[in-house]
Amino acid sequence: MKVMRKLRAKRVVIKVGTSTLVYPDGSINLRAIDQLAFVISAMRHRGREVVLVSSGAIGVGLNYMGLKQRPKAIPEQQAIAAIGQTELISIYKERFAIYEQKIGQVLLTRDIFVYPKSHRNVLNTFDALLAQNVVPIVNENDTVAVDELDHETKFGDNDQLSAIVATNIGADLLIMLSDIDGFYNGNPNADAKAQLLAHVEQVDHRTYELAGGSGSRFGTGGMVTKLKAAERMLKADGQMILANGKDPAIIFQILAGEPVGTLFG
Ligand SMILES: Nc1ncnc2c1ncn2[C@@H]1O[C@H](COP(=O)(O)OP(=O)(O)O)[C@@H](O)[C@H]1O
Ligand SMILES: N[C@@H](CCC(=O)OP(=O)(O)O)C(=O)O
Repeated sequence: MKVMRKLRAKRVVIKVGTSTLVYPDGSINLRAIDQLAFVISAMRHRGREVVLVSSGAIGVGLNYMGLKQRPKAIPEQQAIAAIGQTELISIYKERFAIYEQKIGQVLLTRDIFVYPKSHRNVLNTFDALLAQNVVPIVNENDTVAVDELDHETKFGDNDQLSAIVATNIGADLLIMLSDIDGFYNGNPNADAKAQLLAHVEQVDHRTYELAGGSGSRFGTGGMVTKLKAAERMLKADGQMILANGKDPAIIFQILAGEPVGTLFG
């Protein structure tokens, strides 16, 4: 028998990774973007407040510039992100418009939340956008965010940014969509016997021992950054669900309480 989950989900943050938005061959997954626009618009119509944290600036920028490889130099990556972000947001704008849903672009760096004045400004902006039924679409401001150490292989970290946003705006639930069905008790890339965990009540050093890096060409954080996001949500009394974003309509199942993906909390 299926055990349905009880979730609080009045204010929800949804995070989508590059692997949900860009196919392995580098082309853009317009179907996924359209589905996201549909699901989020439907959620808004049912009175939920939704913030979308979307990666994909670099992935979309590479496709736009006809590049197969991510450049190694940081400024070149930043340039690709700047190019890709405009393209990404215009695709979102077009798709959301089909469902008569307005969007607003919010580019953030994590340190903004450390300074009381900028922190307050950011929260005011979210409040004003949500009060006007606009869906904020957040990405890291890749032009200024260069605090990650390993830029050859990764750039920014929207997993943690999504949890920082969620906890600061008092979201009940963070839905993290990735290219995997949930959190396994081992890295499924390395261990064929690894099993999906339906429920993780707390995140500690033993949980981190089960997490590995990214398995895809475009993904960056792997499971460690997702666990850090979950830990942050749990500390703030929120919940996080990690699920497969290949069909974003899975969000309807999640909100209905169906036991899909991994529930943290
Ligand atoms: N314990 C684990 N459970 C699930 N996936 C894991 C685990 N350890 C490592 N991974 C890898 O993390 C990947 C998801 O992270 P990532 O590629 O950064 O995705 P995204 O682009 O969605 O942020 C999975 O596809 C999988 O290869
Ligand atoms: N800010 C960058 C990517 C950051 C990121 O966290 O990527 P991902 O691991 O695909 O969620 C971009 O939009 O390309």
